[in-house]
Amino acid sequence: MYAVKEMFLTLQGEGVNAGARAVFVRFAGCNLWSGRERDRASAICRFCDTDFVGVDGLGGGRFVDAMALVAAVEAHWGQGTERRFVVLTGGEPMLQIDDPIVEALHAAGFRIAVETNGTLAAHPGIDWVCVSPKAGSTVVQTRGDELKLVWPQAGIDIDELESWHFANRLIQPMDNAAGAANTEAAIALVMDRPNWRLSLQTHKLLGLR
Ligand SMILES: C[S@@+](CC[C@H](N)C(=O)[O-])C[C@H]1O[C@@H](n2cnc3c(N)ncnc32)[C@H](O)[C@@H]1O
Ligand SMILES: Nc1nc2[nH]cc(C(=O)O)c2c(=O)[nH]1
Ligand code: SF4
Ligand SMILES: [Mg+2]
Repeated sequence: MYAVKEMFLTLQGEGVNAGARAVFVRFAGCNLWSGRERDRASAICRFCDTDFVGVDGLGGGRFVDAMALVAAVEAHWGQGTERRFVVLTGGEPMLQIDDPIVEALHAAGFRIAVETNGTLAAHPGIDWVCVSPKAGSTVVQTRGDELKLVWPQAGIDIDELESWHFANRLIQPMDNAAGAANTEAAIALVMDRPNWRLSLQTHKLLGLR
């Protein structure tokens, strides 16, 4: 049984794959925050922009097995088997991703990306691993395709992150009341460190989901 908050077809808004057509599966639940506002100030991750509590969102629900989940992903993709692309996110998707999900998505022809906080090992079958580290957590997934650091975050050692093994390093401005200043700080960091690139949440700029 898998608990999914919502499922939707959109464009990947963030990171190296920004602009790609993708089905998003937002798994319910996270290990760094309960998702309840009253717990936010005491959570490990306090800046989350996402509601991942429950299974009541559009396209969400409880899926009895991987076949049921993948049937829903295929229905959201619609016609065509070319360039099938699914982004597994949450919440923390690695709490629920298992062999049957990865095998069934691959059998249906999907390239699989994951958005994870890196505190749990990513499933080895995933095709694109994006890790977004959170200050105060212990990251075990220190390699992958994309390291996406939300900025600014007190308590992050950028030099340490640069010793990890990622093909791409991205800085993403934190979306909060200080959004404009955060974008300035992110730009300044990239100007200072050319081995990082700017990632904008383009879906928010475009009004997409
Ligand atoms: C909601 S998280 C879900 C996946 C996973 N739990 C994680 O943190 O990577 C999806 C992405 O949004 C980023 N994110 C969350 N809140 C944000 C915010 N306020 N501003 C910018 N990015 C944010 C996360 O760092 C992560 O890269
Ligand atoms: N369009 C779109 N792109 C995204 N990239 C990462 C997202 C996420 O919440 O994990 C996200 C999202 O929620 N929407
Ligand atoms: S780890 Fe990801 S889903 Fe969990 S609270 Fe932080 S940003 Fe949100
Ligand atoms: Mg999001």
